[in-house]
Amino acid sequence: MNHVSQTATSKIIIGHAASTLEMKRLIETVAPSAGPVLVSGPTGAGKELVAQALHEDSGRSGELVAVNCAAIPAELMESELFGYEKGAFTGADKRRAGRFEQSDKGTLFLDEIGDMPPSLQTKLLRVLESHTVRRVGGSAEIPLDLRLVCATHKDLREMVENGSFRADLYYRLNVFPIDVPPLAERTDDIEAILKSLVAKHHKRNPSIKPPLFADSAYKALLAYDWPGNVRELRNVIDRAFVLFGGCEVTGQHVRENLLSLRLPNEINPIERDALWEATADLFGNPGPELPSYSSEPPKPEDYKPWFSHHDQIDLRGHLRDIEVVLIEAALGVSDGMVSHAADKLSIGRTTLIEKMKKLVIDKNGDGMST
Ligand SMILES: Nc1ncnc2c1ncn2[C@@H]1O[C@H](COP(=O)(O)OP(=O)(O)OP(=O)(O)O)[C@@H](O)[C@H]1O
Repeated sequence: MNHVSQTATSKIIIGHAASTLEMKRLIETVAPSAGPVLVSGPTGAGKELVAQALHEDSGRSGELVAVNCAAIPAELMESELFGYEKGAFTGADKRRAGRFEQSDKGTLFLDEIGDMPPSLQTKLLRVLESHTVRRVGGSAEIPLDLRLVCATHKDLREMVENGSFRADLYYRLNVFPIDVPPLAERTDDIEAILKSLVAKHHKRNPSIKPPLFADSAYKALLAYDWPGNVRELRNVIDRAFVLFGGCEVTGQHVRENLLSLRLPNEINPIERDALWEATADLFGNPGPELPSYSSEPPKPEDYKPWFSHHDQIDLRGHLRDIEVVLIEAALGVSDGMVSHAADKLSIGRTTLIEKMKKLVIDKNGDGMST
């Protein structure tokens, strides 16, 4: 039996494109080492999965602790990472271990490391050099045995050049660089990832029959450029369960119903990514700049270009898609509290519950996500 197929990496990361196999081999090779790993790649490509695979195959006995540096306000990040002693600041009514200490004997995953403020970059460097951590307000140097994995979708080398990321920290983190290629560069993975995501979705929601992707559907998926990478593919599958559960999905369905949530005029990819991000994450993360919300109704001019890209559009399907993503977004920013989400959508709570039942939406806003 091939030993590679038994690793956690081979189970966690689906796909057999040449670049994916190479990446998996690299993960398996560096996993047992204690050296820092820097995972780079575009948003949604699977960087967090790489961190998981590295941890699982490291043999380390501690936890995998994940911190998203972009999601924690700069002023809270130090106490979150380093912990604090009682009385260190107003509100510090008892001692608390930080994420560094929590990941002792395990792995600390610092996601979006490019968003770490400069003052903390210096402190992180000190931790890496001394293998110790000092809590905020404390004087003891607490010894640490952790494996650091950082991830970024930014070009850290460019940040070093323009002075926004410390060069010495960059070289310290970049001991084992791992690049996660965009999905569009490993289309050989699409079918396998799709099947795995469909199976996971079905396991979570056994009452909904899986959609059946025809050959023409696979062709349409292969032809697409996947700006949101695997996360976007996951959203397509979530939509397919809602719209085509138990039915055949054709290439036309893929193009017109599953991939058609685009900005009206096919414009610059940054704005298109922003739209996908806005509808994909559904956790209230503002992400890149979004088109501003206006209570003004949209104008026909905005949508005319759609008809130059598609012979027909599926009006009901689009309206349902928009309803699904807005409900999930409202639940996401309301921490799953249905009455708050209903207020945000200006509808009654019971109406929202009915819609959630009909559209199979979980109250955490992630019921249809992996
Ligand atoms: N090779 C893969 N096989 C199966 N699922 C995958 C694969 N790659 C990514 N996914 C799934 O795609 C989604 C996005 O992956 P992940 O969160 O790891 O991306 P990321 O690169 O860390 O994104 P971000 O830059 O936004 O943090 C997750 O649901 C993940 O489970």
